[in-house]
Amino acid sequence: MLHITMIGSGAIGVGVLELLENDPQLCVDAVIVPEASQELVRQRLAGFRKAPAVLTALPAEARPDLLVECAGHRAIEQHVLPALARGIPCLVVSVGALSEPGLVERLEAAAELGGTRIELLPGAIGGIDALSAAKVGGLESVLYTGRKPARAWLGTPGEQVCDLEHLGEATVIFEGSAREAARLYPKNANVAATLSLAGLGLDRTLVRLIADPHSHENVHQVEASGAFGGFELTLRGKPLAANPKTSALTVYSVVRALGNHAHAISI
Ligand SMILES: NC(=O)C1=CN([C@@H]2O[C@H](COP(=O)(O)OP(=O)(O)OC[C@H]3O[C@@H](n4cnc5c(N)ncnc54)[C@H](OP(=O)(O)O)[C@@H]3O)[C@@H](O)[C@H]2O)C=CC1
Ligand SMILES: O=C([O-])CC(=O)C(=O)O
Repeated sequence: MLHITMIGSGAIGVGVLELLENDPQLCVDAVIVPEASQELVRQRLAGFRKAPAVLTALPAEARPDLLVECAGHRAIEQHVLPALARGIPCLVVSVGALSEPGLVERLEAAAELGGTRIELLPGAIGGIDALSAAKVGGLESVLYTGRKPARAWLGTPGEQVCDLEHLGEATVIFEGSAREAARLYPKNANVAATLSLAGLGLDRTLVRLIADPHSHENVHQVEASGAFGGFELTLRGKPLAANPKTSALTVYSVVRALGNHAHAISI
């Protein structure tokens, strides 16, 4: 049985807990959330058969087998860095945070200090294995196109490009490097950052973001070419009801990764 501590208990966290309820090999003993939402989360999780403890930080004596982050960018600084330095293996879903200059190096240093590893999860996107393998032979180009329902871009600089509430047709709201996409659209930067880290890096990975009033899905497209040949991927992700900015595949990606740590065969 693997003992897991989870950071965050929002759309992804609760989705993961629901799927792990009856898993005999994986047990989430505790969730870490901000103090202000501790009581609400306790109530939210009270109905679970294996309700985890709700904490605001990892206790000094705690030694979970795995720490899985499903929270947000600040949680990496607050909880993941210190846990790595203490030797606790970490799985991270807020990969967009790693576009902040210097954070990758700090995570590497903390993991080396603790003699452990950090695993970046594919989340809402697929094909990361192929892209990262293709990089070994040499990549020439990677273009990522992210298409979401127009309203999913409310609260982003997309609001200055077009009237998202009354959009008649699909509109490109951003074109540029993954680095610039992460700066301007930090809450939608996970897929672009993951593709960049696996492939050509933040400056050479090209990103196009589209607001589509006719779409009810988060559509991720990747076109890559290099010495290996080429691939085109279209992933039509169903949004989570609890947070339409997040694709359901992200929850399954976390469950898959945790299962791979517990089961005899990993795939
Ligand atoms: N890699 C990928 O493909 C994807 C990654 N993501 C990323 O996953 C993360 C979670 O997404 P989602 O579940 O939809 O988000 P939600 O907003 O639904 O949930 C986030 C949860 O994390 C908690 N939280 C926020 N900051 C901290 C912190 N510093 N320490 C502890 N807990 C914290 C929140 O608490 P409170 O309510 O109090 O703020 C809440 O419980 C986001 O960073 C998102 O960008 C999302 C989709 C795809
Ligand atoms: O589709 C998703 O779940 C999230 C997404 O686009 C991103 O964060 O890059």
